[in-house]
Amino acid sequence: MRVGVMGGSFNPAHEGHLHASLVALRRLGLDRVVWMVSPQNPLKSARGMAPFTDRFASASAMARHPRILVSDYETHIGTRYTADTLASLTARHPGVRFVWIMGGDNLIGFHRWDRWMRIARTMPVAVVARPGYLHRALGAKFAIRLAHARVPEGAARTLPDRSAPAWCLLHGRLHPASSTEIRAARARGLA
Ligand SMILES: Nc1ncnc2c1ncn2[C@@H]1O[C@H](COP(=O)(O)OP(=O)(O)OP(=O)(O)O)[C@@H](O)[C@H]1O
Ligand SMILES: O=C(O)c1ccc[n+]([C@@H]2O[C@H](COP(=O)([O-])O)[C@@H](O)[C@H]2O)c1
Repeated sequence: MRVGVMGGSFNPAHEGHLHASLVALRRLGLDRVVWMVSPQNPLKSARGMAPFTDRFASASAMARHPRILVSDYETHIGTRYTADTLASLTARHPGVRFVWIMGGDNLIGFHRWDRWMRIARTMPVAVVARPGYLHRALGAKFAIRLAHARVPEGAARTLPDRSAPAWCLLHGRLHPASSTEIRAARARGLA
């Protein structure tokens, strides 16, 4: 079983999340993608963060695909830190080939995440390109420190079978949706 895990605030969920998951499902040959709704991103302000239940409901409504599941695992195990989550997941499911999925924007600040090198050593990472972030993503500390572990895009399908650290940048069609823009449009009364 090959499972992609995409953590997110989903404040709210949007078509960009669906796009990133479908790219990962197809390009990595995954069986499932799990949307892991974060109780609170440790690096984001709690101000303006909708309640967990609202964000979970938003993700559930958007995840309209038979291979995409929405999970409250982090609330369940009581952590906000991806390093804890991934350690717990791999310990509980030794037979599953996990991949961490994130957008290119998150690659840029990844070295500020708690125990980021440990995360990179826990499971392969798939980075889905996002409009406006490609250049900076390639200059990210993660990309430089782990340049030796980058898997060519043509071999993306092998990523789930590789030992970490291993990561791959998935280009292709980009999706412009963002939660920030949706919140801003709502504040202006447009959505
Ligand atoms: N349009 C998109 N293309 C590719 N990846 C995306 C896209 N939108 C979100 N993601 C990725 O999905 C994950 C969860 O994103 P998140 O819920 O924070 O949405 P967001 O639109 O980035 O929110 P915000 O604007 O509030 O920061 C992150 O890894 C993010 O990079
Ligand atoms: O563990 C950390 O230090 C950490 C720091 C920043 C972000 N994350 C995780 O990254 C995922 C994407 O976050 P977000 O807010 O960009 O959707 C989500 O699962 C967060 O919990 C995790």
